[in-house]
Amino acid sequence: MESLRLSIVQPDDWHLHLRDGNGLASVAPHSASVFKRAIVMPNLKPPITTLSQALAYRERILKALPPDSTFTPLMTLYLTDDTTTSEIKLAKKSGAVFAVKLYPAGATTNSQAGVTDLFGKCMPVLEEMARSSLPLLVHGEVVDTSVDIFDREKVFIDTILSPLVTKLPELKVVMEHITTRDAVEFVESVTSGNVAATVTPQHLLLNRNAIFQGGLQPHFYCLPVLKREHHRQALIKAVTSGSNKYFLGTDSAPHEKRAKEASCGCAGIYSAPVALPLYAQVFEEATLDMLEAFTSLNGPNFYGLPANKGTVTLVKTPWCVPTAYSFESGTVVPIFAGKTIQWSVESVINGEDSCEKKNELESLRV
Ligand SMILES: NC(=O)N[C@@H](CC(=O)O)C(=O)O
Ligand SMILES: [Zn+2]
Ligand SMILES: [Zn+2]
Repeated sequence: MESLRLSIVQPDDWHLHLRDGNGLASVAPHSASVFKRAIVMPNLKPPITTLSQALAYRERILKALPPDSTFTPLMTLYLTDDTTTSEIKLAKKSGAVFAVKLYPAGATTNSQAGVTDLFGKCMPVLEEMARSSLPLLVHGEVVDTSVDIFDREKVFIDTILSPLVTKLPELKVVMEHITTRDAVEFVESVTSGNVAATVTPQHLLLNRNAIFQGGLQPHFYCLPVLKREHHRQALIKAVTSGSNKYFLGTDSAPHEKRAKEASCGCAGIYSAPVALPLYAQVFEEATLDMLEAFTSLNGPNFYGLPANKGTVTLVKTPWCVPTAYSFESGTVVPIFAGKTIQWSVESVINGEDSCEKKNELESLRV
């Protein structure tokens, strides 16, 4: 019998951690072999808080790619209490920075330098972002340790996000890696079209039982932490509904194996090499017809960018996920390591030749 095949416009990853140094060189090719563009997260040590840091990081990413790659990193700035409106203006003018990321201080990996008081410290910057149409990307969890970890997204919506959208409705906001029905309801409730959300493969495929199934599973630990089954069902319904407010953001977040399998393990799931097949699996159970809008059309539409010209073909052919990939001075374990998954990427046809890409880069340098 012929395998089930599906060709879609080449996708982008609207939430990706590429890290830096030799870690960058090992993970970047995994994303670049499937995705055309990615919104690159700025939570390095030290964080990417200025345009000049973002441009230097962009150069390091381009150097880490295979020579024939046409992958385009879309850079972001890390918002702090001290970010200035002039930095925002410069970033927008550069054409290389596509968003600004809000990490509430202490919420997740490398967020120590994040924002301590959004309304008290950041309003002029947020107003400038609204004026220059630069989206705010949010890690939507409160950091108050007295709030139950499973409620931190909902409390963030109630105390920060909802008031922010009321104060500044013109600001474009992406709620990153949403995990709850509450987040879906919030995104649906905003009618301006200025609020959207990314959804990861793990939050669509797993509920919180996965973290404890047969023993503690560090490779299923990320932030926001996996939630109850009814929240997962709400996410599936949202992404397969045909709404243009949801798009692909893997949150692929590599940490060395020994940093995950430790007495105090890091948060973050590495999914870049398997993400697209995993999304196909989720959509197949509902409707594959809605996959392309989620993976390839809604994101560019929200960011005001053209859809890609290339095509990716997925095929329903099972393959076994490698147990590890080399990373930094050790290895990184991907989600579903050693397990067989049902879909694979058969081919990628790039819609652009490398000459076109070269010109684009040269024009960005001047
Ligand atoms: N998602 C995670 O659990 N970790 C991310 C940070 C983030 O996206 O919150 C990381 O950088 O490791
Ligand atoms: Zn996050
Ligand atoms: Zn992330």
